[in-house]
Amino acid sequence: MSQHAVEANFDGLVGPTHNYAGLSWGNVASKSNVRSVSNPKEAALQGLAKMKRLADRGYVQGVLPPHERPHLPTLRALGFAGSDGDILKKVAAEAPALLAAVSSASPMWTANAATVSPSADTADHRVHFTPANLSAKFHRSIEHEVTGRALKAIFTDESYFAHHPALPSVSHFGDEGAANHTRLCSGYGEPGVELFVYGQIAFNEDAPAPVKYPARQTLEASQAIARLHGLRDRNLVFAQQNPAAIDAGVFHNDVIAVGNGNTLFYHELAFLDEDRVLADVRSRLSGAELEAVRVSSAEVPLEDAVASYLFNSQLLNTPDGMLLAVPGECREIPSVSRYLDSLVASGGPITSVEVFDVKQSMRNGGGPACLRLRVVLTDDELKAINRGVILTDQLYERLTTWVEAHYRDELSQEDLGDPMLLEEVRKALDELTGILGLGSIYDFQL
Ligand SMILES: NCCC[C@H](NC(=O)CCC(=O)O)C(=O)O
Repeated sequence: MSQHAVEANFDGLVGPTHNYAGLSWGNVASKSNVRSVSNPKEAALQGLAKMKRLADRGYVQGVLPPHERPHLPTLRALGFAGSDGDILKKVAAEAPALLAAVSSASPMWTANAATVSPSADTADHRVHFTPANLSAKFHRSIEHEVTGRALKAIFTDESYFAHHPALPSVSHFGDEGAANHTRLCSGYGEPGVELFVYGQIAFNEDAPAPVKYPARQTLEASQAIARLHGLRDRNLVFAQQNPAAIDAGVFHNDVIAVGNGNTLFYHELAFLDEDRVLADVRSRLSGAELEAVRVSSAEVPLEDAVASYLFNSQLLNTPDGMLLAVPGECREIPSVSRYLDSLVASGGPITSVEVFDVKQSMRNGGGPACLRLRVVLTDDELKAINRGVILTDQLYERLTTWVEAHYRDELSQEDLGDPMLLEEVRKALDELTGILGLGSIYDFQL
């Protein structure tokens, strides 16, 4: 028995320490903007403006909070001791790379926060959440604990929501969350096909794998999540990402493909075995025909797809088709801009394109799709969540005022050891959990 359901988007609010530290080998933008001066205030306001525009269009829009950074508990676990001020001074002098890693505002990219399976797909008919261990990058591997707390503070009712801990934090179970997970369905409330895309098989050294950049997601991790979430074979497809795409800078599948409803929008170099992926999805999708919108290299070369983040767009239902919410960079690259015009004119499922400016995040390799976690919720489930995080006009105003009050408009690597910054962050976050009605989720609050 299916129920009416909607897709809610939970965007990561950009944290006050947003900076460019070049932490992500394999992510071209992160490496090429290393040590530029960031503007955390602008970054947060750009994110909020995106959320507001989508909320104004009637989409259910939620907010996930930033994390405490620099993360002193991690530094203490690594042997730094003394007062917070002593530790910051010492780590800034002795291990600036470590300071940068524990200062990243990377939790903003909530497509990596967790994998979420809607209740229509799971064996116990609850919505299942598994925070991603993000074990491929140290600065991201410290996210999952607080992410889990935030998700539990929002999706509280255990009769509707099931929360799993992150998978073991080792490369064999490297998991990057929803960025490597797309759900196709005839309607959000109907059982869907969950497409898990992995970069590498950990326990088979002979299997194809990228040679230059790391594969961050393993098949074994994807399979473990499918088991934990109680997904059955008829809801499930595992597909290997094309290793050549990873080596060209496609560090997550959501840099080269996005799905919504019955539509999969992807580049021809996205998958290792494109025909099998499409056949597997087609044979499992019920109640609708798969619409495969395939972009060829002749139309958009792979490097233009990576530079523009064409596929890191949000694909959203509209009353008369689907909207592709693209980053501004897509209109700056001629092949991509031309392609977008032809896409809308083609009479296919994607009927409109809108541009969103998220440049501050883009310079670290995060487009519109990286900034949101999709959670399909039935009407009853939506009623059961902690409503304090749903973006209304009032919440938008409050958060904008909060950002204006607490965020700096310039941050360089040298600023990360400033003890004032830590104080500003904690003050801001303490106020934020009050605004969002989350209770205590940060280590400094516990
Ligand atoms: N889904 C988009 C994730 C982008 C993220 N970038 C970063 O962490 C870069 C941070 C820095 O370099 O300062 C990553 O690669 O995981």
